[in-house]
Amino acid sequence: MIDRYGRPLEDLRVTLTHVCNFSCFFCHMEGEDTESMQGLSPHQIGLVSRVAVEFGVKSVKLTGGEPTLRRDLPEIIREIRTSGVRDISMTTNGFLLANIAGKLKDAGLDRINISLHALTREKFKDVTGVDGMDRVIAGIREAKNQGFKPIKLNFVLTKRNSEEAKRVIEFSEEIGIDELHLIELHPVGLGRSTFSFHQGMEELEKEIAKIAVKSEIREKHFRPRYTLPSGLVVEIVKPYANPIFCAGCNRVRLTVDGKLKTCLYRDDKVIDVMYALSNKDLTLEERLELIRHGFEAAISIREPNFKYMMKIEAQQA
Ligand SMILES: Nc1nc2c(ncn2[C@@H]2O[C@H](COP(=O)(O)OP(=O)(O)OP(=O)(O)O)[C@@H](O)[C@H]2O)c(=O)[nH]1
Ligand code: SF4
Ligand code: SF4
Repeated sequence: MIDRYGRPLEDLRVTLTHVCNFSCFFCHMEGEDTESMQGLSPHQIGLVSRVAVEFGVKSVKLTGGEPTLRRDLPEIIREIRTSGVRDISMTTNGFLLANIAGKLKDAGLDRINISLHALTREKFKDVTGVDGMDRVIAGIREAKNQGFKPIKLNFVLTKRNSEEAKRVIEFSEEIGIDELHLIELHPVGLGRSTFSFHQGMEELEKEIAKIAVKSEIREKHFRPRYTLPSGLVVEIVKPYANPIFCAGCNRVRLTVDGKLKTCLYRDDKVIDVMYALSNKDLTLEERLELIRHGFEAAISIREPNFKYMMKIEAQQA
């Protein structure tokens, strides 16, 4: 279903928990209020996915906090699978992945995005607060062994880790990663107070474009993508103050406390469906009908957050 700006709804981004075993200095916390930590049950998530599919959603992205901290993650994936979603993916810090990648594959997870913001131990710890680089690398390797495809790595570029970007590109090429996303820092969540570490992507993108054998624009968010001679695809993710990115936005978020949040940046563009998910007196059909109303309302209030070009200025921390 299309919103007032002609943007289809195709993707549901589900926050499974606000808890995380890392403490990255820029964490945007999916733009949510972190007071509510307890996530929705697999059944509740399955109900929302079922209705989402009716409205045109084809893919579900599982996020957090850290989604692998949910013990019932395989059950959540199975519930979503039965709702008819075609593509189920998860964004993770990778710390626990080596132990559970196989179980997630068996449950029906299609693909994984793993964050890797540094490839020197000290810098990794500086960014994430955890001395966990080796475990994350083991997680990436295990995801590959289990046959997840594509495997994407996420690298958030900041003034604190910019010298790590080339290492992460080389590493991705060496171990045969499909895609590397270079992401800019957002002034959302912790990123608001650490936005002084914002680093422009222009220089790096120019260097990448120079050696690329192919360049294209992805439909989702109109993100630029470059194929390097090694076959690695590097995608540039610059959502802040970028009306082109917002024009290609095809998603709604489901928050930990049962709200349909129509934009990462907006707390005023939210529809609460918790009543439909939690009231025990409702029949299944009544629940589904209320969630349908929720989606209709969410689509009617969806709008691009950035509509005009803005100059990015790093704020003082
Ligand atoms: N503002 C904004 N930023 C986004 C959005 N989607 C992704 N991002 C940024 O990109 C980061 C990484 O996104 P991922 O969770 O890996 O997923 P993705 O890149 O959207 O999805 P796929 O490439 O389809 O797997 C997020 O943490 C955000 O910083 C969006 O809709 N709006
Ligand atoms: S950015 Fe991701 S890994 Fe880092 S603290 Fe936030 S949720 Fe955890
Ligand atoms: S409207 Fe723009 S800022 Fe909001 S979620 Fe979509 S892409 Fe992100």
